[in-house]
Amino acid sequence: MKTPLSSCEAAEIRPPTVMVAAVSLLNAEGKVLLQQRPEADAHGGLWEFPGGKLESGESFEAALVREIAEELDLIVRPENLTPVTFATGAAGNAGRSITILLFCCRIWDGEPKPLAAAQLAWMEPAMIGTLAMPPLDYPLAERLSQILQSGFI
Ligand SMILES: Nc1nc2c([nH]c(=O)n2[C@@H]2O[C@H](COP(=O)(O)OP(=O)(O)OP(=O)(O)O)[C@@H](O)[C@H]2O)c(=O)[nH]1
Repeated sequence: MKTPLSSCEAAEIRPPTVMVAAVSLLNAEGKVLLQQRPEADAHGGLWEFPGGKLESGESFEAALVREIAEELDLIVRPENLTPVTFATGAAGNAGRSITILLFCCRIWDGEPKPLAAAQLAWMEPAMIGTLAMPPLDYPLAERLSQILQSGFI
């Protein structure tokens, strides 16, 4: 009879997936806010959708509300977050995978400030893919642009 794996052994065989919530903040001109990661960080100098990793037990929406306050000094509400798409891939070289869920948000309180970023930029959706970005942000940006063009969200 097989001995059941302890949670520790199972974790060694299958490393946890990094779960990330990201948002495309859309302004009245239809432009999307991107932020550039500081040079010293992982993926330094690359542009990304604002957001970050989920903390233990946190929902994607709760993580975004927290991350957007921390990174941009903006208040977003969960009811104003619309799911758009997701992307999955490898995270770093530790054998972990990463899943990023992208939401869209048109309503928030405050003016965005680059509290955690080197700089911020409002971009036409179709131009986001011309920026230097981490790998998963490219499919997110492409799908976002398609969905916005379709008028579906
Ligand atoms: N946006 C994005 N992030 C990625 C990709 N691949 C990948 O490993 N990541 C990693 O996913 C994490 C995103 O969460 P985050 O922005 O909160 O990470 P962080 O290191 O700034 O926050 P932390 O200080 O809380 O660790 C980063 O460590 C980033 O390097 C990708 O393709 N796109």
